[in-house]
Amino acid sequence: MHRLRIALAQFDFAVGAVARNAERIAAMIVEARDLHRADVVLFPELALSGYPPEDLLARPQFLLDCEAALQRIAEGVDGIVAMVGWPQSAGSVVYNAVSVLRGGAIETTYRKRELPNYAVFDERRHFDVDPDGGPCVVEVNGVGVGVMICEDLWFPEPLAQTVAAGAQVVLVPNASPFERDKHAQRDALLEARVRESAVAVAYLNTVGGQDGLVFDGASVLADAGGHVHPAARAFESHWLVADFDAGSGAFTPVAWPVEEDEGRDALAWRAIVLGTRDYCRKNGFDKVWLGLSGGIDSSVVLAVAVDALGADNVTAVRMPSRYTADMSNDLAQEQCDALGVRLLALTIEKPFQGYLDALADVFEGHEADTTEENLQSRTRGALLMALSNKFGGLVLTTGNKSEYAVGYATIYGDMCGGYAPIKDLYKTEVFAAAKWRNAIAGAPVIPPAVIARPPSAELRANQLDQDSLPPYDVLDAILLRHIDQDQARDEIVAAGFDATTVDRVLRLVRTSEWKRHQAAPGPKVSRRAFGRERRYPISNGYGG
Ligand SMILES: Nc1ncnc2c1ncn2[C@@H]1O[C@H](COP(=O)(O)OP(=O)(O)OC[C@H]2O[C@@H]([n+]3cccc(C(=O)O)c3)[C@H](O)[C@@H]2O)[C@@H](O)[C@H]1O
Ligand SMILES: Nc1ncnc2c1ncn2[C@@H]1O[C@H](COP(=O)(O)OP(=O)(O)OP(=O)(O)O)[C@@H](O)[C@H]1O
Ligand SMILES: NC(=O)CC[C@H](N)C(=O)O
Repeated sequence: MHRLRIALAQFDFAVGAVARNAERIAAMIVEARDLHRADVVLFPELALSGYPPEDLLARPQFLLDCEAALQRIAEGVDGIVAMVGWPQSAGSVVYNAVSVLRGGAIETTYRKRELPNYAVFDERRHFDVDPDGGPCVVEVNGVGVGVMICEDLWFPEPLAQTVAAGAQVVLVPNASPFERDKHAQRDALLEARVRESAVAVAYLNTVGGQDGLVFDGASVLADAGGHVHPAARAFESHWLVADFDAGSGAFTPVAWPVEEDEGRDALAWRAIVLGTRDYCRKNGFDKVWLGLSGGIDSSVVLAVAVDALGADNVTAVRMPSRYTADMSNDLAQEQCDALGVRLLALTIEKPFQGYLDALADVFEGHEADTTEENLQSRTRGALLMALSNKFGGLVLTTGNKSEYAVGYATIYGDMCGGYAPIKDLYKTEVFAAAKWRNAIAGAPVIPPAVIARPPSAELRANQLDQDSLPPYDVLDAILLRHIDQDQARDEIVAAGFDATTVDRVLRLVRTSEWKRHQAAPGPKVSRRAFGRERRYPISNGYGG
């Protein structure tokens, strides 16, 4: 018999929850065998520990717990072959491993050969490559089944060696975080690898939000002949089942919900929603609070929060000051009515005046400036945190990537909060996201007037963002080149941007590094997100 049924577990395995993950994996192995009639079941990269376990891997007891849990899982495996990812310690080193479990025992263990150590990845900090390690191929139903791990596929040699060792189909567990255009990148990678090696590949990606990362799933099958099947539905947990025919080298999907919307805005929105939902869920919050101003940022964050948690779990707080336009209050009300969200109104006038009174003597003779502006912002932050303290629930903070880039936000003010859903969207992308979200809704979820009005912090009379910053289309274009594409100052100027503006923007980016170090985490959707992917020194003498 040269047919094989493969079950891929596109599920979320929580980081650090070893005992819980082990129980689920053991139950899923039984489910794959009894419900899906699978011959082989594959789990994502490091499913047992969750990905990325980071410095949990430096704790000897954590590694011992993983080993004991894997042993327990193995003992229960019967009538199916299971491939489970876990961190394997061997003396003083740790391997990113997949064990093949069969007949109640660990049959063999594969150790990852290519350890990613760029962008968000730190694998060389935690793992070693086994100098004696090689490919891993086992026989199931007379079919040579190879296994490799994630980054291994991004290089030609591991796959070529696995094929040379007798693999007719190669299973690849992944923990590949979402970023815009990653789907196309993965499809192209699979096409290239299959063209080189003429072997069928089943690519399983984990799914779920983990702090600043969102794993999108979107698992894929590629036939030996080069055909890449449509990706599985992204950002959702599924069993994915397919039959592999060793004669033709082709897969026939049996249960494979297919992704239907590969649009850039659609994927980014869903990444942000899942990131927000999972951050709340994994940290014990079922409710969120946010300050709703009638501006675009908080309006988009409200729509994200409702998509992530449901309207009943979201409370918006309107906190007008003497500078808040009536239109702002009306638009906040209009959006909450449309979404069915509870809206609290807390005026900040009294506490703000209280601060001014308290400082009056000390500030005597000094002109009002950003100090007073920031006090309003901090008053709002204090009120939101008080609501969170008293009633539970997490405060969502509303800053976008343009603001974080240039420090256009008040530390301990509008930056206060536990999670920042739109942190990795430039302001121009926030507008695009709002338009996309409205376009797929029957009625607008973000009032069109919010999208149409010019951005304003409303911290002094007649204030507009554009008084302090270059127009957002110019600012974002410079930031994209500088941050996401690492372009030098002269390159950006040579591309046609005004030199004085470029210098100012780059200086603001440099001098606001400290704010980003204190900022809440938020989901990565771009090629270069702030946080673990861009680790700049705060005290930094490099001007270029
Ligand atoms: N390197 C460094 N390391 C550690 N701390 C540093 C620091 N440099 C300054 N600081 C500290 O930071 C303070 C300045 O930062 P910060 O207090 O944030 O104040 P700052 O950055 O001066 O002002 C906030 C800006 O955000 C704008 N904005 C835009 C949109 C919305 C909102 C809003 O609030 O709703 C605000 C607002 O118009 C203003 O331009 C300094 O007084 C100093 O204490
Ligand atoms: N009147 C207000 N009521 C409640 N929250 C407010 C108010 N004004 C500001 N905030 C909070 O402070 C945040 C920062 O203000 P900011 O002006 O940067 O964002 P925005 O108003 O949502 O969008 P825009 O910048 O386009 O006006 C808001 O997103 C909101 O959470
Ligand atoms: N976990 C990994 O090895 C991930 C690395 C890989 N290049 C990706 O993002 O898909």
